[in-house]
Amino acid sequence: MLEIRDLKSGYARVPVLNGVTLSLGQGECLGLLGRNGMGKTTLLRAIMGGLPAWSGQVQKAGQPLDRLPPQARARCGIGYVPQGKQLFLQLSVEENLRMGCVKDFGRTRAALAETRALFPRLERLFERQAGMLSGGEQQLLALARCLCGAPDVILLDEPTEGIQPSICDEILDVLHHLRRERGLAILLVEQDIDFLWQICDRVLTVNKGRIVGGIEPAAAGSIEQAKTFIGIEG
Ligand SMILES: Nc1ncnc2c1ncn2[C@@H]1O[C@H](COP(=O)(O)OP(=O)(O)OP(=O)(O)O)[C@@H](O)[C@H]1O
Repeated sequence: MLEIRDLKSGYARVPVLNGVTLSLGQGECLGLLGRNGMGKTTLLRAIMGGLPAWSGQVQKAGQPLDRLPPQARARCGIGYVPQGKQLFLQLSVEENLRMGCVKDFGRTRAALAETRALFPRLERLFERQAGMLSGGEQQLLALARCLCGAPDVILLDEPTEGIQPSICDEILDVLHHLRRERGLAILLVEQDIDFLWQICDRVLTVNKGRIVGGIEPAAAGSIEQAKTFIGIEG
């Protein structure tokens, strides 16, 4: 579904990604775990095309995306929910969702109906200005807006940051549902190990812009291994 080979990138002349290789299959959820500043957000930006790759390849279903700008990558079925959400805070919830349909406005009605079904908490907030939502509601909206583009791969950057457990559970429910029903593939950057362990098939460890290992959440002792890796006492 998504293949990244030896991807290198950075800011100005400072290297951040030092050759990342990974693959994500249909319906798979792959976690990326690492300490602050190790390049996880940079990797998602480079996959999405918001940051130019210096070398390496990004392919989706065998198609090279390297020369495509972010909007074209979105049209190829990649959705991105950046850290900080990047909502239009002056616009209503519904208007934000409509913006998420920009790839195909003909889908708007169906996408809004889907959002109502998947995110009951947002349904009663459709008329509200996005800037007036709580942080957790904004996170749900950011995810819902991304899904309005009908992606088959999504890149999620720290969806649980600063939000309450009940909303984390709602996000998990939606992600599980979409994997099961639509084969959605998910690349998830997250510091919350419990959250990662509830959804990921595999977790890759990231250090200094490289994938340095992998942890199987189903394996005995894996949580302790993860905590040791990011420097939390087990
Ligand atoms: N816009 C930018 N300009 C210059 N350097 C940047 C920029 N964004 C990030 N960096 C640097 O790139 C490195 C990797 O940052 P990145 O945000 O990818 O890390 P991260 O693993 O996602 O960390 P965090 O968990 O803190 O978000 C850091 O040293 C950071 O300071």
